[in-house]
Amino acid sequence: MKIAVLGAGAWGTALAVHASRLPGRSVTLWARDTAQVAQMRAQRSNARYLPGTPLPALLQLADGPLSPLCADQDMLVIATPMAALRPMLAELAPLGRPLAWLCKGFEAGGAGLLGHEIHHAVVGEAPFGVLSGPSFAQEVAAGQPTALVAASADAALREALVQAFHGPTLRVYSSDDVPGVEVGGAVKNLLAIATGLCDGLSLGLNARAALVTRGLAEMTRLGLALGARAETFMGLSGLGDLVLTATGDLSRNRKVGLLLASGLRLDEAVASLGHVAEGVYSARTVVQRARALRVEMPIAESVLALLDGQLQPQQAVAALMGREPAADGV
Ligand SMILES: NC(=O)c1ccc[n+]([C@@H]2O[C@H](COP(=O)([O-])OP(=O)(O)OC[C@H]3O[C@@H](n4cnc5c(N)ncnc54)[C@H](O)[C@@H]3O)[C@@H](O)[C@H]2O)c1
Ligand SMILES: O=P(O)(O)OC[C@H](O)CO
Repeated sequence: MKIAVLGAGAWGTALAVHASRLPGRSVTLWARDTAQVAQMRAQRSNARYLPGTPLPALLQLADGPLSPLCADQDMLVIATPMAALRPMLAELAPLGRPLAWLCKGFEAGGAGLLGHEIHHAVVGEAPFGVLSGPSFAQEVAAGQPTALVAASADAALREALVQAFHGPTLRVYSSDDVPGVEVGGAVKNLLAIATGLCDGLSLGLNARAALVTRGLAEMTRLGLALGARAETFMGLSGLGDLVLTATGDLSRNRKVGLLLASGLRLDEAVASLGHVAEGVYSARTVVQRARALRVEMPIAESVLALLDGQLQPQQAVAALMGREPAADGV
């Protein structure tokens, strides 16, 4: 099976490394930055985005135009941040190859679309897949046990995505609830900023558990309004990824919250990461779409006010704790 992973950040590199260790897969990792590919070729490592992981000898590296590389692949995986999904789809869809992406977020600006909505707008009705679930790149690269979800409305695409990446250290489950999988992957990023803030302010484990639980309720409400099924939010791409990202110190989104709590400005926090934290770019969209759908998302509202500088860290917490009692009890 020929697989091209298009984007050589932390996650694209880790998945490509993982797949290239599996029998029967021929894997190419593509980066747009020629200098980065030269460095990876020379040192057989991705020094900028995934230092410390040797690139297996069988993993092929590529840069340059996408069409010649992608025309005969059995699976194309877009591994860029959300911001690049639209142009990547526009370039790749005409090739007619099986296509999936792994970015988690809402598109910043415009209508604030999820990946499947961007695909519908740019490509139309062709099949596509989404890979999501609780997965820190470093752990996958190290061969530590991980479970993902391959989501697609198309059974053949789903199965191809499972076949591409399923192996002894990485289980790939499948789902046909694309909106549910995408909402979970996008909203957990904001919630991880909130729990990072909570932990950075030393508010305690009770407060963090409350944020995770109430956050899951917010995520589910938004998902249902966007056509998802409730049970998806209790699975890997919902609760699973929320627990990982909200509590795991490898999370970049959680780090943003921790850094804001320590007194850094947002631009300083983002600059110090060196990687994308999608929650920063999705927060406004989540809130706007929730308001338009009349979905109550107080944690997301507080995260946005914090990121916008309208609330200081302590005020963001006070805004949440000072709300009226809620009757739903979940
Ligand atoms: N890192 C993880 O553990 C992890 C796990 C699961 C999902 N994700 C998601 O995967 C996506 C990518 O995350 P990452 O960790 O690899 O990010 P990263 O910050 O480590 O790297 C981003 C990469 O995308 C490249 N890029 C940016 N714009 C591009 C464009 N227009 N065309 C081509 N390449 C472009 C950058 O050069 C860089 O190589 C995000 O949406 C993230 O939420 C990350
Ligand atoms: O580091 P984060 O916060 O972008 O999270 C990475 C993955 O999405 C965790 O599943």
